[in-house]
Amino acid sequence: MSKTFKATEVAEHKKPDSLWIIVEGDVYDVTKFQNEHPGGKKILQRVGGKDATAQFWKYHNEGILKKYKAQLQIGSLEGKAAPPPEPKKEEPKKEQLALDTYGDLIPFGDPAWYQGYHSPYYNASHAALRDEVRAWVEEKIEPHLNDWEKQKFVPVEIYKEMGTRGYLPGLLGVKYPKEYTPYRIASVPLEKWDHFHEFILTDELSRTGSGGFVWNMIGGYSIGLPPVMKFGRKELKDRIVPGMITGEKRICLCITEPDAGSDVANLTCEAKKTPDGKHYIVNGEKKWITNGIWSDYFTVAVRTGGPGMGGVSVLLIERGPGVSTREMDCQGVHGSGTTYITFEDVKVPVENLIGKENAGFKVIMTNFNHERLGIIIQCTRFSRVLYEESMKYANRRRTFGKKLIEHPVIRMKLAHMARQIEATHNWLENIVYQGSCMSDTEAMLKLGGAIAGLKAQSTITFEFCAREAAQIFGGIGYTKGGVGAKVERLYRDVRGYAIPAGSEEIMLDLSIRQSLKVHQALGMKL
Ligand code: HEM
Repeated sequence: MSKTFKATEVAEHKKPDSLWIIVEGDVYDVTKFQNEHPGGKKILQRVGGKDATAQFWKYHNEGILKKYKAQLQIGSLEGKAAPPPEPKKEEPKKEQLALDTYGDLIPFGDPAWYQGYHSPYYNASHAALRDEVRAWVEEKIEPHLNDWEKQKFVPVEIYKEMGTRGYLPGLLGVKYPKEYTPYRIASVPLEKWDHFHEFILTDELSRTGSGGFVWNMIGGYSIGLPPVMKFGRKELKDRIVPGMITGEKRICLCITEPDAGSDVANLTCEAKKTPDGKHYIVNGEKKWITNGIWSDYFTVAVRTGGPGMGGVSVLLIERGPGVSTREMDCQGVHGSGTTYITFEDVKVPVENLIGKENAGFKVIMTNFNHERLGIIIQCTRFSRVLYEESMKYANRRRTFGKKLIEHPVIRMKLAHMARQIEATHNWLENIVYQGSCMSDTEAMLKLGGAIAGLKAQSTITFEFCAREAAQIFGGIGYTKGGVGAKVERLYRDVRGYAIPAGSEEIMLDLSIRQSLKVHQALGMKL
């Protein structure tokens, strides 16, 4: 925006028939917009011709300014400080990177390594990916989230961009499968791709503070495709993986049934082999399946044998005759496409078996660790978003003649949020590091208990932060849209995280049972 105005020039446009305002040194012509302004036209007229920056931030978040800038900004105020030139960046050495600062620098508002603290885990390629994803999210996604939440949808072009930006292949908990996609991630050489890149990608997507958005992007894909990648036949992978990895086709994971959730061993969806041994005939129902409604492929846990886990297999089912999907209306994670699915006499070639027949347990359990880690990353960032929003609001809002942050009771809430977020994040980094040093099987056995405990820790922290943020925001956090939009939305998303992939109760119990088994094998002395 090249046009510049003097403050005195802007001041002349203070009447309804020509109404300009200044926000952050930029000049906006709100003459036409005043009639559609959700806050009313009079409130805009009262600040006509003036600097309304302080009033603006009282009622809006950054997304709103970004969304309307192109439409309403007509120039900038003369003498508006130009943004400081980007500091000349030398290729950072690993030790230097820890001292670089990034983001808004609200204490605990980002992971410690963003804020000038040392870390053994990250290098320059991690920082580059963080910058790339954050810029994309802030520009293309943040401004539209409230609308998408309302419409319970995310445009399919955004998902496709996850493919063309090369992000989808990096979300599978495996080495970057470059053979299946022509697209590349701009900021990271693929041979350097590791578990921490996947962590950062999920973490930065979660900064949207929208479970619905994150699950739309990765909720089906990052749990439905890994079993195929790890245990599927090569011919099957060569046929179906390229379409999914580029974002053209979609997949979901179907474990839960109307009558079997955390109790996976009792699932009843059955797959019977045809007498010629060439197909399975699948009959059964699956419920609460993320992304099911628009999926082309379904990674399905089915009963091929007797009762219990020993009779369970995993099949890749393709959308076709006998597969029906119906979208469910749930409390939160809007836009994630939670679905009820029926399989009625669906004919599936035996080549679509994932892993061995009746050995689905290993496939499902290996996958659970990856799924739970994804949930932990999301919940930890959501908790940070709630904390960050609360900290910003507490420094703006005044009650009883003081800013909220000046009330000890508010600082206490923020402190309890921060200590839980940091504890969860540090444990998470340790587990991701362990996973990057172990084989899949070793990680499944050794880390399963800790990951289960950490999943519970992350959802309990998320629930705590959602409650405390809602209390700090008061009525504004109870209202959709506006300054409290993220708080209101995340509050409704909490159960969508605390229940699936193993409820808190099951997770806590498993964390001890599984860890005892592992430590017995390690030589534990009781
Ligand atoms: C570039 C200028 C502005 C734009 C594009 C704009 C846009 C909006 C939008 C989109 C909303 C609805 C928020 C939501 O539901 O998420 C809103 C609400 C509101 N705006 Fe503005 N606004 C502008 C300037 C201002 C100014 C200068 C003031 C105050 C002097 C103001 C006061 C309000 C109020 C009081 C609300 C209602 C907040 C609530 O529901 O709690 N707006 N505005």
